[in-house]
Amino acid sequence: MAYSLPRKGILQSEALLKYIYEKSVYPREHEELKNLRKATENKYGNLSLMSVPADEGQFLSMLVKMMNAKRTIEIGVFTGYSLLSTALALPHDGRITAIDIDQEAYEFGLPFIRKAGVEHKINFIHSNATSVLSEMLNKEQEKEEFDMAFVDADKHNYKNYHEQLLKLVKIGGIIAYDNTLWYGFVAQEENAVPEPFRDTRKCILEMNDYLSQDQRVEISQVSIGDGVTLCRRLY
Ligand SMILES: C[S@@+](CC[C@H](N)C(=O)[O-])C[C@H]1O[C@@H](n2cnc3c(N)ncnc32)[C@H](O)[C@@H]1O
Repeated sequence: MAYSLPRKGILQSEALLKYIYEKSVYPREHEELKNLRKATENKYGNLSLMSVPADEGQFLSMLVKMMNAKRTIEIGVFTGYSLLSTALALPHDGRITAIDIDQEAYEFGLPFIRKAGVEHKINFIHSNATSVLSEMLNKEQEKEEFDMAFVDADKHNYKNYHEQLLKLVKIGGIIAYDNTLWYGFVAQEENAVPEPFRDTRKCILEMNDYLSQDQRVEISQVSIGDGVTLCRRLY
């Protein structure tokens, strides 16, 4: 089936999205975030759509600051747009553990992180996130505790990440899941969805059902970018 690549920011018209970017996002975007965004677009073409869009980066940054977060974890780094947004927002002694199976993409973004002066806040782990989280959970002593987690990786593992992160993020902390609107396909019938997007749509639908029933967290599904669901751990 022929289809045009969907865009993020599904609830806004093109014109409104352009207005938001031009009025309140691009003028305030950190220089190295801008450079990273453009370099990622040049190198990765359509794949650069994997990066969180700039308004979402701005939102994550605000969230980190409002929470006074000091220790955060990110699953799914790619070239590091969300990582750099978070690292810039953390205080000088803040730390972010960043996990990705793709070392090359992280290294592509690293010069921008260095230039922004925040490399010291980042602990990049080149590995499968499920195993890294399992190892963290197996540590009896010195178990890590995070104020916030941002998950933007393999969608079929979101439920597993949720169970693991609920034990690693402190009570009152936030776990944020990206792509929970999946380009708007969550609200469409399966046969109207281009074939390559169907499997992931199913995972996201299951995750959204799961979260809507999960009494351990309160949730807010924010229609920014491709949809971000914030889960605040209650107990
Ligand atoms: C959508 S991209 C992340 C985009 C990133 N947040 C940004 O703003 O640029 C998803 C990333 O998840 C990584 N990934 C997929 N499965 C993974 C896994 N099991 N463990 C760790 N990383 C994984 C991919 O390598 C990819 O870089």
